[in-house]
Amino acid sequence: MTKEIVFEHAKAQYEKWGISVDEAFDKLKKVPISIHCWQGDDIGGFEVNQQELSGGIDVTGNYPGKATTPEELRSDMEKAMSLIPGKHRVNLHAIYAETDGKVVDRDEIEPEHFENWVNWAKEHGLGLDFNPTLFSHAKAEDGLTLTHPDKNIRDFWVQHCMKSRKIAEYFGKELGTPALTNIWIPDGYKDTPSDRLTPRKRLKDALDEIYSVEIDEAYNLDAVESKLFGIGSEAYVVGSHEFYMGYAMQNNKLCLLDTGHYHPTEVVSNKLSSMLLFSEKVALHVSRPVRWDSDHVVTLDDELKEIGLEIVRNDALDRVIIGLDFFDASINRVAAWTIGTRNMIKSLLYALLMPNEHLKQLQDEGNYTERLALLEEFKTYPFGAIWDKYCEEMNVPAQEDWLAEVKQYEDEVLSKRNS
Ligand SMILES: C[C@H](O)[C@H](O)[C@@H](O)C(=O)CO
Ligand SMILES: [Mn+2]
Repeated sequence: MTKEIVFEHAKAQYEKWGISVDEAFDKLKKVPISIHCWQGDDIGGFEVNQQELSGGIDVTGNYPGKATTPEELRSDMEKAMSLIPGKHRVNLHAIYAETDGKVVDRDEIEPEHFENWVNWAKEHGLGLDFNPTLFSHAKAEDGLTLTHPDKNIRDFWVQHCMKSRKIAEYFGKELGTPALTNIWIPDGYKDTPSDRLTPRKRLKDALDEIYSVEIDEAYNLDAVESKLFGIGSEAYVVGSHEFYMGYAMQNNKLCLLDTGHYHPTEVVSNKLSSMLLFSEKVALHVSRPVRWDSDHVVTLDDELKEIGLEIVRNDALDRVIIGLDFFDASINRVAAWTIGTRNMIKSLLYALLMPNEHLKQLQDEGNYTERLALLEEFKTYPFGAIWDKYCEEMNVPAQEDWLAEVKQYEDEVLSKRNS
């Protein structure tokens, strides 16, 4: 059977449920995924005084060929994006500033330090997102930043976040698409705190100060990212889910839900419908926690499918800002991006190809037998043939064909690096 016949046969199976494959493709093409640059260099960044990774996160593995310059990182991302269907965005951290060999501390970063990134984004038709980096720095050594008891340290980080929003505004103005500025801080305590309230009051005050400068939402959107625990903050994290959800609701900010930042049995897919009832937009860091916030490469597991389904069922493809957040240094990093991003897109396509209206109706009718039966049977519908066709239409390799290109890039480029 030719590929075309396989596709037509698959298409007919979805069409018998009134599902239009063409419409699904049209919708999917318009969904940008914010691809995180930090998978490419193990969250190292390009600061002149580079510090060891801190903040209770960790990258394990030493697969050769990691990017050590902005040019290498951009070239690696280009390679990955050539294998991922669709037009997407790139998510930067402040540590990816380019300062021409000059020491520029975090409270001094300016849009000009990201000019190369903006020119590159323009060249490739990409949007950019941004994150202040409140870790891997001498002033974050004890794991406290915006909530530090020392006001000088708090002020330093407030200034860093304010500068970061200005950089994001610059991205938005230059690229014609608002940048998401996401604040995540590692602050917390290893052991049972004697005062949970004061650090949270400090965080609230710091955020109020950071956001006291209005920025047009046409250029910048603000998000806050919570966490349950980190390495060294096992007992208490200041920026918990409840804290940021309250703050975001009261101050018209976006809550960013990282799929690795909750209790191991708690899932983000189950939060989306509630969040979307009360907020216009919600942001995601799609990651894969394995027993903890391990940031494994995203696979097409049940939770990823469920996230895709919730976004589609809630008709929220333009209300959920999808970003990725994983970092695996034990495998080829270009492959890591390719696998994780393709899986995110697959989960959306999978969801777009479900008889969602019919399934909702079955639930309302109390027909749980048929609901379960169909949810299960659709798992073995010929989704692969539709995905392959989507890849073909988007001019990227289908199935595992992309792997040969990654291997070639490894032979010709990555293996020649000293990293
Ligand atoms: C690089 C980090 O993963 C990122 O800034 C943050 O989003 C996080 O998830 C920390 O656990
Ligand atoms: Mn995250």
